[in-house]
Amino acid sequence: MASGQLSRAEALACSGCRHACHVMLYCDTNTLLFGSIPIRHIVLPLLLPQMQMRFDGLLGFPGGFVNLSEESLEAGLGRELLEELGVAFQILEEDHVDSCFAPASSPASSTSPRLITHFYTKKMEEGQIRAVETAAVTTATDHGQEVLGMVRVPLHSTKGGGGLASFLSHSFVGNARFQLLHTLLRLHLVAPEELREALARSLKIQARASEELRAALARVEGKTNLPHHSPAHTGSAHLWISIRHKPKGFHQRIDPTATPAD
Ligand SMILES: O=c1[nH]cnc2c1ncn2[C@@H]1O[C@H](COP(=O)(O)OP(=O)(O)O)[C@@H](O)[C@H]1O
Repeated sequence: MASGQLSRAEALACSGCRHACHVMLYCDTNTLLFGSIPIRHIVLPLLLPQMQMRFDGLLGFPGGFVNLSEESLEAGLGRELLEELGVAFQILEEDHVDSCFAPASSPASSTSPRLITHFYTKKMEEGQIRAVETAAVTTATDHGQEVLGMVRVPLHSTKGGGGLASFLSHSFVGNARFQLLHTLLRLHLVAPEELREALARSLKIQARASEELRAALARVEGKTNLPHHSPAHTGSAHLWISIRHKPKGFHQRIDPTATPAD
């Protein structure tokens, strides 16, 4: 068993531990991206694989803390999914994949008692996944608060090295990236060689992102020495960010105050 991993029985026997459950929803699809690239599987980690963008800016799967004195792992996960996705799910014990101690870097693991994360996967029909995506932005009580939006995990690779590699280079909560990688392999959604290549590209993407962040920081630090913008412009939002799936972005930055040097 990998380090930190526990059997379900061992995890449940840890009376002093906190427990959190998360699920990856996914389905097969015949849809083609731009009419040519096979999307193959839609994964909802919240996922999606579908995942979700959380309130803290990290990617994670839908789910949350479960109180074992009041509910089972699966009932607690179902309750969290209703809040986050706006859909009542019946999560079964057979959907359980693994349990493990949260890594020290997890938001909740620095505080005692220790946190155990339980991971589940659930295969659905494409129509059901689409209904979840709709409910997540219409009826889910957590939308716009704890959850900022559902995200489909791109499993394809584009010629420029984007797709899965770009997705994996984002920041994930706790061991969510490991859960995603492990599941992609276990369910044969991505071949090991493809995953190895995507991870190698992700490292290069991250190195480029570090350089861009350093340059952005230097620019912002330089600006803090300049006179302030006029009050009419402070606090207004000029930046739209879209997670792109097209070779050319279709959301434009529109800033009426921008000078060519901005
Ligand atoms: O997708 C995930 N995979 C693994 N661990 C996660 C994931 N999302 C959150 N966690 C961990 O579980 C803890 C509780 O999860 P979450 O923040 O979803 O709970 P909540 O919705 O009940 O507030 C988090 O503090 C984090 O350490």
